[in-house]
Amino acid sequence: MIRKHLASYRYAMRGISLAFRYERNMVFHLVAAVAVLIVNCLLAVSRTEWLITLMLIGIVWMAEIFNTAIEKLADRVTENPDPMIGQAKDLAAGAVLIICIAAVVCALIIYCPYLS
Ligand SMILES: Nc1ncnc2c1ncn2[C@@H]1O[C@H](COP(=O)(O)OP(=O)(O)OP(=O)(O)O)[C@@H](O)[C@H]1O
Repeated sequence: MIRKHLASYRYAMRGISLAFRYERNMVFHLVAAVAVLIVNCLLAVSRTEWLITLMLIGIVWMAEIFNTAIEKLADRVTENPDPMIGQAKDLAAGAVLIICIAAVVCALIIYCPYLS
């Protein structure tokens, strides 16, 4: 029982490393996340602002990993041009874009008052 539970953590960690291998945007998200952590420290943002930025980092990474999973599944269905596969991939990419835009807007709202 516990061994199975621990194995599922191992599989999940493998999923994260696969995302870094297959999805070049993951490196960008990693750099952005580190930059956010550094800026948070430099500006000494509040506890609530830390919570918001950490949650947004998690949601962006989650969306990107789901996007990569959908791309993998779609490529397994067919790598030939197919309108439904194209739409599925575009939808998944759209989900990532939405949360990235939201994260940038939240970052501006949080950081601008410290800089003005
Ligand atoms: N089999 C297909 N049939 C039709 N359109 C496709 C197909 N595969 C990819 N596309 C189109 O090309 C776009 C890019 O697909 P691709 O699999 O190369 O993702 P990507 O460039 O790696 O995306 P990301 O940057 O999110 O990783 C898709 O969003 C889709 O519009």
